[in-house]
Parts: sequence; structure tokens; C-alpha cells
Amino acid sequence: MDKPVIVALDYADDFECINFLNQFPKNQKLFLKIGLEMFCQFGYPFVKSLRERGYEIFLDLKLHDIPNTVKRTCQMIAKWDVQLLTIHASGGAEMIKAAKAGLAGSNTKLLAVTQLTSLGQTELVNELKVPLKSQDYVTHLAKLAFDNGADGVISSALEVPMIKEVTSQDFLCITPGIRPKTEQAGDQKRVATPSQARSLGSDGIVVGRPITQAKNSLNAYMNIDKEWDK
Ligand SMILES: O=c1ccn([C@@H]2O[C@H](COP(=O)(O)O)[C@@H](O)[C@H]2O)c(=O)[nH]1
Repeated sequence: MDKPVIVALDYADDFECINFLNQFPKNQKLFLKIGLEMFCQFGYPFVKSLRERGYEIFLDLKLHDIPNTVKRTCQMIAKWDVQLLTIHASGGAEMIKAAKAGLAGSNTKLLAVTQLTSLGQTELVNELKVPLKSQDYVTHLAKLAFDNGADGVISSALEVPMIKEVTSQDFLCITPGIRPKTEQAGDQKRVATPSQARSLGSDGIVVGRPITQAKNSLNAYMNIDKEWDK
């Protein structure tokens, strides 16, 4: 995986989504994230059609269930030839191991979500009643994921150096919560710009609304890619 800008395809309809993709030159390599919004509407046939068009796919289903259910779900997804799949690290050691076992024999990399980038320190303590500093909670969950066979994590770019220190330099840190300087954070709490993410060592950034809701989505993608890649 070559440090991609991953576009979160959070479109309400597939027509709008295909229109966005059709703006790119045919040989443009794109890494696309299909999350719950599009997967619930369009399911596996949509994933398959995008794979057939040559796109790399991050299936962001954030699985979180008992180990047996997660393993059986991962066994099914293992046949889909997607590049990345998410679970929640807070599902625990056995669930993480079960997910990895379910993906055995496939090339799908398993990423564990640490603390959602929409949650800050206040929400962690006041709502989730986790009496830890956010960065300690994130690194704890990252270590749990690493020790139990995940290939990487989802975190804010701000935590990447700490995660790599407690795991390994090769442990993938894919980071949403990306906002170019001119963009509002919206519901994201732990944000970074594309260039900050690059200098903090992110292995890939996930960008949704700054691209999909932009007046000119193609330009927005190109500008973010340029800032990330420079
Ligand atoms: O901690 C997380 C985990 C996943 N996401 C997903 O990434 C995109 C971000 O979209 P933006 O519009 O750029 O905020 C979205 O699909 C989330 O489901 C995340 O943001 N944080």
C-alpha cells in the first residue's frame, strides 16, 4: 500500500458517486472507502462493481460483536478481495483474533478502530466513562490490536507517532479526521491537515466531506492529494 488518499464515498446515491468517479482519467488509481451508509443501501454488488472497475477498496464496516459472529462475517468478506476492513479494537482480544482468523487466506488487511475521531477527551471521560487521557486510551487499544494480530489501526493523525512507538513502525496507521486548513471540523474532534498527517507518519489518510461535499469534488481531491504528497 503506497500511502493513499482514501476517499470516503459517503454519498446518498450511487448515481452521484459514479458521477464523481467518472470525472477522473481512466488510468487514475483511486482508493475508495465504502462505509455503512453506502454498504447498507447497495451492499456487496456495489463493492464488486467498484473492484471490477479496478479501484482499491477499504470496507469500513467497523465490526463489533462476539468473536464467533465476527469470525464468520470476516470469512465471508475474505472472498470479496477488498484491501482493508475495519473492526472496533474495543471488541477485545478474542474478537480481534477471531476477525484475523476469519480473513485467513485473503489479502485483506485488518484495521482496528481505536477511539473514533469524532470523540475528544471530554466525551471519553464524561460519556464513555473511560478515566484515561485520550492518547493513552488510543495507544492502549492500538497495542491490544497489534498484540492480537491486526495489521493496523484507525486513529487520528495526531496519535500516529505514539502508536508506532508502542507497536511497530510497520503497523499501519490510517487516519480519518482530515481537514484542509480552510475546512470546518464539523463533527470531527481530533483533526489534522493532510500535510500534518504526512509529517506525523500516517500511512494513509481518509477524506470524505471535504471532497464529496465540495463545489468541485475533483479539484478538492487533487488539492488534498497534492498537499499530502508534497
Ligand atoms: O474514527 C473514525 C473512523 C472512521 N471514520 C470515517 O472516515 C470518514 C471521514 O469522513 P469526513 O467526511 O472526512 O469526516 C467517514 O466515512 C467516517 O465514517 C472517521 O471519520 N473516524
